[in-house]
Amino acid sequence: MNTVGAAGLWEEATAKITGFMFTCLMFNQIFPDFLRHYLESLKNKFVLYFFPNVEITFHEYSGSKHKISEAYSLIETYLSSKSPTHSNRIVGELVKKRESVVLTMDASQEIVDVFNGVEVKWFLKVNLPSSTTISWGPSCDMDKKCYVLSFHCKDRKVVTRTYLDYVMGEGREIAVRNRQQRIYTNNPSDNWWDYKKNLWSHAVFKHPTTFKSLALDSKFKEEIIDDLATFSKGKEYYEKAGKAWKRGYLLYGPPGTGKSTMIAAMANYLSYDIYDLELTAVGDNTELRKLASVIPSKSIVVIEDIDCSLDLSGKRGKKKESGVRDGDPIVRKLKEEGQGGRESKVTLSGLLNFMDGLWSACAGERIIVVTTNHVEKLDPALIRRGRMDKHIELSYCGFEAFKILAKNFLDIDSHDLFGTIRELLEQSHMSPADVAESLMHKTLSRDVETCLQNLIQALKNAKEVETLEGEEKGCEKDDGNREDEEKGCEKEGGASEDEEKGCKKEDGASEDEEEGCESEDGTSEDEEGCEKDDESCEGEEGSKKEDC
Ligand SMILES: Nc1ncnc2c1ncn2[C@@H]1O[C@H](COP(=O)(O)OP(=O)(O)OP(=O)(O)O)[C@@H](O)[C@H]1O
Ligand SMILES: [Mg+2]
Repeated sequence: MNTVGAAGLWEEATAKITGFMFTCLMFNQIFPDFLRHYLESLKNKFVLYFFPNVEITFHEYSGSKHKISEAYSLIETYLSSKSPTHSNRIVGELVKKRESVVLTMDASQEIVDVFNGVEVKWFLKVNLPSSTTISWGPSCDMDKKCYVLSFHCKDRKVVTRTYLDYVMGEGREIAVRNRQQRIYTNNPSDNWWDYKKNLWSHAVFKHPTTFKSLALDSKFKEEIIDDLATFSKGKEYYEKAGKAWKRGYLLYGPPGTGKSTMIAAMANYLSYDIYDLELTAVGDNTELRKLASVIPSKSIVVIEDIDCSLDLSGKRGKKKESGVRDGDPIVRKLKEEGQGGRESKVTLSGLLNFMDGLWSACAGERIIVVTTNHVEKLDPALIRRGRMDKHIELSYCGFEAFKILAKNFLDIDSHDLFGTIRELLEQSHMSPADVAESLMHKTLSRDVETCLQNLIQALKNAKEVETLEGEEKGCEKDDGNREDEEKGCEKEGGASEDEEKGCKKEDGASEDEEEGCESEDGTSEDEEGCEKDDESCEGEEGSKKEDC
């Protein structure tokens, strides 16, 4: 009986399965494709009607098991800016640069975000081993973490086409802002193998200077800030114009006028890293190219005191016998002591390519800043627009710059002595560095009056020295005064050798040419009495060397 019953059940089941398969076959054959698709979409609509939410999952690890997915970390960074106000479980994290705690969502918590009127929900899912988990939230296949983005199906277009791009972009911006800034310097290539191919070594960059504390004329400051902002937001513009996304700044002026300080302010304003290129440590042009190729975007490449680094005033590709200027007393001393190290074979042409050649465009959003005390010594090719797009002259302290320093150091906006200081500043030349030094509190009593009196005294001294110097030369300080030039006077900040020789400092001085004076290079030949240096006369067209 039992055997008969079991056989009957088996037969019945077989008949049902066969019937179902037959129906499916008939369905596929009878209903044409378009009808089947229609029914399929009807089914989807039916499902969406009752379950209208769409979910997108971003796994922590996708592809490589060792590298966190970029999308995941950008979402994480983006969500760190959205405080999970309604959550009862929040994770606190110390962000180094901000030195404050940032609150983010904990596992299984939700953050609601609104974008252009569209509401979306973010959910952090952490998968525990499946045996111990009862999951009521959205599912996440991997045994790691994932973010699940949930939104209404009607907003699919907005979310997938605009919102996700926005999240990634914001994530990047926040990451840059939160990142600890670094300052890099190039390792001598002898050590490259030792540094495991680390061409650059770095330290944390923490400089307090901002454009606010920089003592500069406010209009001038605004202009520079504007220029930097336009550059940093100019990705599309540069692409459209077919130009590599980089910009060169030439900062020039007497010592202590704030060139290095401005670089710090620029880096802080843009949150870029600084790559301080020490040219004398670079062996040759190939090494220079290698160094250029690894500098990432969002960086400021700095070449300080470029006129002192190498002999870059000569003809492209040609150098004087020594790669390093003999006029540099430190280099000369090192050479004497046999510590001058290997000679750099970097040429002007190599440097021009570093700044402006194809290798310079390896990564976009790059700024190059060159500083010098003697702009007139540089080869015109080095500072032409396109290479050095913006030339910024930093000069002696004016009254407006003084007021900023007074605010920085003494926290005052006005004082009875300001009038006297204004007059003295107009009559003498003092760098902001010297003014700052006079204004600094030297005692714990922090007496404002004493500091201002210190400055007044320093300004009087400077004025006196300048007057004495003027009298000694028997000439007036007035710029461009031909009589003075003939008497052998030079404009302020000039080389003393030239003064002694009676050589005129600026371009195209025909008298000098006749006298055989060479351009003020600070080289020993100059000192020996206006010897004409043939090689230096081979300079590029328009180069000062041609004027000798
Ligand atoms: N414009 C400025 N605003 C605020 N501080 C300044 C300014 N210029 C100079 N200083 C102060 O003077 C000091 C020297 O300035 P900085 O090193 O920037 O001068 P520099 O132009 O780079 O000089 P050098 O040509 O000798 O390299 C800095 O510590 C800074 O505090
Ligand atoms: Mg400097």
